[in-house]
Amino acid sequence: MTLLHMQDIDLAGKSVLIREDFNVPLKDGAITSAARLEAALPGIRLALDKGAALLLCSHLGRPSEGQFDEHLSLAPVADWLSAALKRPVPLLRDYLDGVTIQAGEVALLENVRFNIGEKTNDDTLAQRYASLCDVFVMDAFGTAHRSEASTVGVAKFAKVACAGPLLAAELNALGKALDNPTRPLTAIVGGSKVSSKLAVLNALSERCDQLIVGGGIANCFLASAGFTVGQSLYEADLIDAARRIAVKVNIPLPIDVVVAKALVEDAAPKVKSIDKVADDEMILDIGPKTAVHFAGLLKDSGTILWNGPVGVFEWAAFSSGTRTLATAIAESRAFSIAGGGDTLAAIDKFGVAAQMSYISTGGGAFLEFVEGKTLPALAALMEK
Ligand SMILES: Nc1ncnc2c1ncn2[C@@H]1O[C@H](COP(=O)(O)OP(=O)(O)O)[C@@H](O)[C@H]1O
Ligand SMILES: O=C(OP(=O)(O)O)[C@H](O)COP(=O)(O)O
Repeated sequence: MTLLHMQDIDLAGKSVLIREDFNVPLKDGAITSAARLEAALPGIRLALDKGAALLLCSHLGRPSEGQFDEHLSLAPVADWLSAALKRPVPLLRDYLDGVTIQAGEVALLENVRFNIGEKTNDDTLAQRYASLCDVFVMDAFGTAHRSEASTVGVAKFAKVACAGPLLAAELNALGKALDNPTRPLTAIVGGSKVSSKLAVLNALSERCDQLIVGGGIANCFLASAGFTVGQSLYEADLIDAARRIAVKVNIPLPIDVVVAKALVEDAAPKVKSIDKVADDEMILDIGPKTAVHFAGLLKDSGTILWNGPVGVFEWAAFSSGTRTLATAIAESRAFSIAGGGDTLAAIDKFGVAAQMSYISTGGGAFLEFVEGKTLPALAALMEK
């Protein structure tokens, strides 16, 4: 089955809906990393150059279903796009009953996860998205692992559904990079999306030589090894799964951690040996000894795959672990692939983008790609 590409389709005068991944990190309403927006621009410009009447859509964060939440509005993204494209990009809040737009114009649909049925890939909602366009373009590589109405369902009902240039480029680049990687292959998986990431570690553990864990993922492995993790982010029902993965691959656990008593920016940080974490404390970063040890493992790696910060890198007191690892990757001779919404923000923050061999817009999607599964959004395009 072949994949239809947007580049190969005549879009002149057609209404085109592109599913983007505009799920960018925000602080006080401001975008802190525009990497995903920059990556989407070539596809948007191409569609406009081809004469499309263009609608863009995306999710942002994880709002409660069916509820508008102004903190998760795509308004900052519409402003960013207007400036980047040097033309107005209105944000449309009511669009499910139809939108009037002319060739050469572009508009952004408000956060698709405000719609009931988006997360559950509801057919009726997917049909309404499909009826907004002549051509549906999937260009959200970072969300291609989610089966939702705007990623999978819409492709089923759209008259024409195809892959956008970012999706195609990511699949191509990651496929080449992961074909016969230089060993040892080290994966670093951190961050807060514990359940969806832990599910892919099983397969990842079969492909890599060692697995460095941080964030909520590390806490699951620490708990499964019998350490107290107190109030730390982790999922108790995944401890058995973590135990099963730990026997398959070398997972060096943190020997020290930075803890605090609350998840707030000005919480007092304390470095503790891993066996000294108290019931009322939460682990918010790897400790300095662990960071040095992990950095050494990275320097000796042939290939590094990185998704997920190993601590709450947004806050100075808990950013050292992620900074040390980002610097070690940058200084290593390994072929390095890094991806994920917040990982991109960390890469920007620590100024190491130029030293990464390949930066992907996907985090969970990139891990699932490494796992070897066909991503659901891609499967939907191939079934057309
Ligand atoms: N120990 C920790 N406890 C709580 N949150 C953490 C911890 N370590 C990292 N995080 C948070 O994880 C978030 C990123 O997670 P995730 O979305 O899974 O990564 P990515 O977007 O790169 O795939 C960051 O906002 C970071 O603050
Ligand atoms: O940011 C994303 O994934 P990532 O954090 O794995 O990079 C995607 O936009 C998917 O978001 P979701 O994990 O809320 O479905």
